[in-house]
Amino acid sequence: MTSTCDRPGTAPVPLLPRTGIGSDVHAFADPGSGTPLHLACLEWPGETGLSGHSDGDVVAHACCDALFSAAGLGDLGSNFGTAEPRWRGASGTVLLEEAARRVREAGFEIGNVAVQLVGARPRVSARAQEAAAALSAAAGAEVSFSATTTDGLGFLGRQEGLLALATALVYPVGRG
Ligand SMILES: Nc1ccn([C@@H]2O[C@H](COP(=O)(O)O)[C@@H](O)[C@H]2O)c(=O)n1
Ligand SMILES: C[C@@]1(CO)OP(=O)(O)OP(=O)(O)OC[C@H]1O
Repeated sequence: MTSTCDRPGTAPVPLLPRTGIGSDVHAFADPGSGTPLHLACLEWPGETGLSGHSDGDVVAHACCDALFSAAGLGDLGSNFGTAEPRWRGASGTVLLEEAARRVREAGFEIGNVAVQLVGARPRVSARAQEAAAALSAAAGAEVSFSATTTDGLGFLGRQEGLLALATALVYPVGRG
């Protein structure tokens, strides 16, 4: 994998930053199951949780996906396979910390990540800054967090689950 645009007969251009994209969807668990909701590396008391092999944190997962995409390291599933017991119940914080570590281990630094939650509940605006801070702490880089709804349309409007979309910017770290 190269990050330069070397053309024959020309001087190599500086190593370029790279962008990535990620997304994740999880269905809500049965409201009677008592599954807690973990979202954006935070707990949301009194809200219905998301089902999944891990804690189902779609916001953290989308950030991981975007980071792996930017660094050319595959995606969430290829890095944190559901066949691996160590990821069962894993928190979004643990997965995002590990994703950021793998990106850095691959020779990149993280510029920033932007993630948007799409869904009607929970209402997150009152905790948006707290969420951004928790995500940023896990990534060790700036993560911006926003939210929107689908105006009642589709599976998200029917509150069957939640979607998160993310982009990431990474840049190669020069060696020596
Ligand atoms: N789960 C959500 C979704 C949205 N918000 C806030 O509501 C604002 C309006 O949402 P739209 O669907 O009209 O984009 C949005 O800007 C968010 O601040 C929220 O708190 N929780
Ligand atoms: C996160 C992993 C691993 O626990 O499982 P899930 O919690 O089901 O989440 P998903 O978005 O399906 O990504 C696959 C796996 O990497």
